[in-house]
Amino acid sequence: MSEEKKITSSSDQKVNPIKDFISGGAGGVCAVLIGHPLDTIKVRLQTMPQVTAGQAPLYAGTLDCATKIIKKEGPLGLYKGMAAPLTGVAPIFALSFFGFGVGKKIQQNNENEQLSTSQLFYAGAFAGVFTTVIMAPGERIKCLLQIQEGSNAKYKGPIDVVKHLYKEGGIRSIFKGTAATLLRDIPASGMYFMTYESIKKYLTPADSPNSDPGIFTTIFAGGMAGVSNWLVGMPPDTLKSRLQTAPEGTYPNGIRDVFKKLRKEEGLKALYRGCAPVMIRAFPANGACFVGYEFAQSALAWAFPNW
Ligand SMILES: CC(=O)O[C@H](CC(=O)[O-])C[N+](C)(C)C
Repeated sequence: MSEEKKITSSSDQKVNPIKDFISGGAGGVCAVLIGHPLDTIKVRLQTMPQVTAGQAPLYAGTLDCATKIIKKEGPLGLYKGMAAPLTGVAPIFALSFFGFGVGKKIQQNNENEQLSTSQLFYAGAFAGVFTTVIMAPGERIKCLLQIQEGSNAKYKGPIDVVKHLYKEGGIRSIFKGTAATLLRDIPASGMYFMTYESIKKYLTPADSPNSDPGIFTTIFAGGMAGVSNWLVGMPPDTLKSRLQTAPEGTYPNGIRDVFKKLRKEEGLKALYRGCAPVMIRAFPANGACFVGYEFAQSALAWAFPNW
């Protein structure tokens, strides 16, 4: 590979966690704009009230849930709770890509060393730990806002949620679901970055100008990264959403109690409830994320060629 290729291709250029931080933030904004409506449907399906035999569930599936939300709350109902992810997701993605950069750097023996597939997984898993401190409270606020309906709304917005939670149970209540978030994000984030880097490398022809993967490869590799993230992340995510939206005291032993109750009352397949909107969102949202990320990387390489 030529020296020029090493400098200009985002996967081959030297690892720079600060550039990753900025580009990851840009990617996060793109992901929220494209993916939030489907995230709302996912949380509604995951947390809808249980039904007894013979009773119809509140939502029959993804399409039914989307139709009912639009009918009852208008199209903006799908964008409910977006202020929190928009202000939260950009820093989370920024931190996540930064953590991935650091995770790669600490495994390299020299700055030009290419990492193996499993090393890319470890770097991604490391990024999963990095983001938890803002991911866990961010998810708690987002889920509580997403499950409220129309006139029964308990919270006015993200700040109001934080105030309520703090009053109810202090900092501990705001951080409820941290272990569940780690259980989700360590393997999911490992899969995410490993999948993106592997597919991108595989599909980028060696003779492509500047080793540029091209927009279609970026969308496909990013989309598949999102899908693999959720294939492993979905079961702990369901437990997390239930724990974080349950009234105080419902699950005294945390995620273990949520799991026991779910297995007993609904069976293990309930762990994948809400899977369709997650997967439908994951592909376009993460495809958009990596387009934003790669665009920002190229812009930074152009603006600061020696950085
Ligand atoms: C939970 C989450 O934000 O996952 C990201 C993928 C997605 O669909 O939003 C992955 N990552 C946190 C690694 C950026």
